[in-house]
Amino acid sequence: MTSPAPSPAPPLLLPPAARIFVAGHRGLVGSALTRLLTAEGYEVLTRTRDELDLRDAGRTGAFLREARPDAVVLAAARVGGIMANSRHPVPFLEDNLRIQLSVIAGAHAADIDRLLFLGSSCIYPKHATQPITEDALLTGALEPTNEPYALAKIAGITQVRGYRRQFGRAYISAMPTNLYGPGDNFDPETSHVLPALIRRFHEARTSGRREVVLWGSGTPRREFLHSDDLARACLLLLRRYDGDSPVNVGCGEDLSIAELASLVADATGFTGGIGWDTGKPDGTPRKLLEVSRLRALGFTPAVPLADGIRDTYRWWRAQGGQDQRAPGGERAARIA
Ligand SMILES: NC(=O)C1=CN([C@@H]2O[C@H](COP(=O)(O)OP(=O)(O)OC[C@H]3O[C@@H](n4cnc5c(N)ncnc54)[C@H](OP(=O)(O)O)[C@@H]3O)[C@@H](O)[C@H]2O)C=CC1
Ligand SMILES: C[C@H]1O[C@H](OP(=O)(O)OP(=O)(O)OC[C@H]2O[C@@H](n3cnc4c(=O)[nH]c(N)nc43)[C@H](O)[C@@H]2O)[C@@H](O)[C@@H](O)C1=O
Repeated sequence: MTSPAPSPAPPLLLPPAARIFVAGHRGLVGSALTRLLTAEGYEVLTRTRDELDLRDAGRTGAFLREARPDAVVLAAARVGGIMANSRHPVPFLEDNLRIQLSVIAGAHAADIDRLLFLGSSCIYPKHATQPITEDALLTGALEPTNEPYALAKIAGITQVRGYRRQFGRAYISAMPTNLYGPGDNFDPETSHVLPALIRRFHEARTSGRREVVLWGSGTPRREFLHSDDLARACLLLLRRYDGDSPVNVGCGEDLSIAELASLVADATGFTGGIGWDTGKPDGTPRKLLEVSRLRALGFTPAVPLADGIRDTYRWWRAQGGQDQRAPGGERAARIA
């Protein structure tokens, strides 16, 4: 008796050796994606912000028409932690809307048929049922600290769906959980919690301080995914996914900020006490993503959190322990 032939692998939606424009290639996500795509044999096209401000729809459209990549990954955005979002609602709304309009509409006008848009888990309602499924979108009120950013991202999802429905474009959206890794923003005021804690604990240890004061109550729960895992998920989606719904990208596990603080303290060698400034916002109480859709495509995260924190800490120290992407605080100033 002959055994049944194995079912053929589904066709790839991204041709081998495709030319891919990674918008935001110097950022946390864009740099991880650029490393992976290059290693996988793709040709990666890039433009720095100084070469091409993506808020400029005319210049962005002209670039896309001339370069005509096979695919676009939109990893450029105004991104920041809870404090940057709360203090600067206007650029978090307007820059992101403008970048999305330029890049997504520009890709369609240039007849580019494949695009991946990156949203964020903060698009879901503040009190969504956990873990959060993709269909929780637009079912409740948003977390006020990041409502402008979340609304811009929701507009991006709607724009992507619009090009699918009206023009048949193979444009898709991914919703990553909180990310971290080499290339992150370590500015204490504008960064996300994980790089902020690395820096706070490192500086306390090296200056001999016995206490570090962190923001909020320490009780909110967050899920963290290493940027290299996110890059692998993005490539999988580009190769295999062509659906109308956004796809959640996470590791499926979360922890409290107080638990995260213990892990970061261990990784940095800080042995003092931790205080909590409850005058600072907690943000959303929990945002654990439901990731069965991504797992069904074959994704499993590879970087355990404790290893990823150590790896990120090592990277940051090797860079000199500052926010390296824009010496002199230029990058932090741009975020704020
Ligand atoms: N970090 C996180 O925890 C999460 C991120 N995401 C999403 O992932 C994507 C990437 O985020 P991340 O890598 O963390 O962000 P970063 O801030 O690390 O990188 C953003 C990139 O976008 C570029 N950029 C911003 N504005 C412009 C502009 N006007 N013109 C040209 N380039 C611009 C920046 O350029 P420059 O280097 O010059 O500043 C930078 O390279 C975003 O869409 C974000 O919403 C989603 C969930 C969580
Ligand atoms: C990715 C995601 O990122 C943001 O949402 P957030 O998850 O709330 O962001 P965060 O990483 O800044 O904080 C997580 C938690 O950690 C606590 N916390 C303690 N101490 C520090 C600290 O020193 N810095 C920071 N930033 N937070 C601290 C902080 O109070 C909060 O309870 C949005 O931009 C949103 O738009 C978005 O998409």
